[in-house]
Amino acid sequence: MQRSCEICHQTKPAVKRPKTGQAICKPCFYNCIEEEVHYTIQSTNLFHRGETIAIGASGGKDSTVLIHLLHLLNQKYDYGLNLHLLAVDEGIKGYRDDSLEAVKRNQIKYSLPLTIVSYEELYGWSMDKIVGKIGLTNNCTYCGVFRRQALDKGAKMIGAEKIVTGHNADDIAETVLMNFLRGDHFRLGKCTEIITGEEGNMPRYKPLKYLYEKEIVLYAHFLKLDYFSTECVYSPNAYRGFAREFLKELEKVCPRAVLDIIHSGEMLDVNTNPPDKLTCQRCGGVSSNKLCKACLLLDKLNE
Ligand SMILES: Nc1ncnc2c1ncn2[C@@H]1O[C@H](COP(=O)(O)OP(=O)(O)OP(=O)(O)O)[C@@H](O)[C@H]1O
Repeated sequence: MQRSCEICHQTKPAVKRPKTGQAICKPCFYNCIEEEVHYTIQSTNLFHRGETIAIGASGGKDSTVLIHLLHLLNQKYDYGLNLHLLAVDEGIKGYRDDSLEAVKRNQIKYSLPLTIVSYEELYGWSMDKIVGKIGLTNNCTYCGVFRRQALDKGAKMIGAEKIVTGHNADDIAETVLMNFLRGDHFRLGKCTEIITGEEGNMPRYKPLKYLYEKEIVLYAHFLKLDYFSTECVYSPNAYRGFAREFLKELEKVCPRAVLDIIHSGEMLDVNTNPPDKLTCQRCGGVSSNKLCKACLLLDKLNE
């Protein structure tokens, strides 16, 4: 490790940045992370003064760092945003109940309003009940589809213009790999965009899309942020797990690999014509068929 921080040349370095390999002190590390996210927000014109932003708050490290950074940058650079925490309670005992406690503590710490919507309330089914009925096959599909719609519904209740999520650079690079391996050209063309879901009525924004997961963990650890770090008790997404392992191996050899994969995805010119957009005849949500995926899955559960 260097004798002095490679940025300020004054204090002893405390960390070797996973993204750049620079040996830097803690204050310079914080500054790099904060300025990088500020740059991403400014250069992509992500927000506008007066907007209400629903922050998808799961209680995990990424969304906790997202809350911390947006709260800090909103004050420091006077973005003029109304920040609102939005948590979805999927109804998973021993997982989401604990992480929601972290969200509630952060609501108090940052003095931000919090809205919690639950699968039980919205659909009459918690994930615990769903797994009780269908077992551990396909349960992640239910959870993903319901969460997407629950976030939309919660954001509408709040009166938010947009939802921001804590997806980081590793998440996006993994998604590029997965879509490529699956030959899913529609998703491949879309998945690196900082704004997705504009074709629906509640777009998703990803201000952390260039932050490395390792740096998010370090930032949260150094600043002693309050988050919950256990994996979901139900089976993880095996396909994503494979892409994740591959990316981690690649990163050991070449730390830039994560960013390089994102940039490759950004440069791809693939057919991204969306399927025709319809309105679900039952719930009014966005759909590419007569009934949206959430309603179809609910029908299966209620059979
Ligand atoms: N139950 C939830 N309630 C609200 N937002 C959620 C929820 N689950 C996920 N999100 C949003 O989607 C993002 C990506 O979720 P994912 O399930 O990939 O978790 P993750 O990468 O472990 O993120 P985190 O560390 O924030 O939990 C989160 O950062 C958060 O913004």
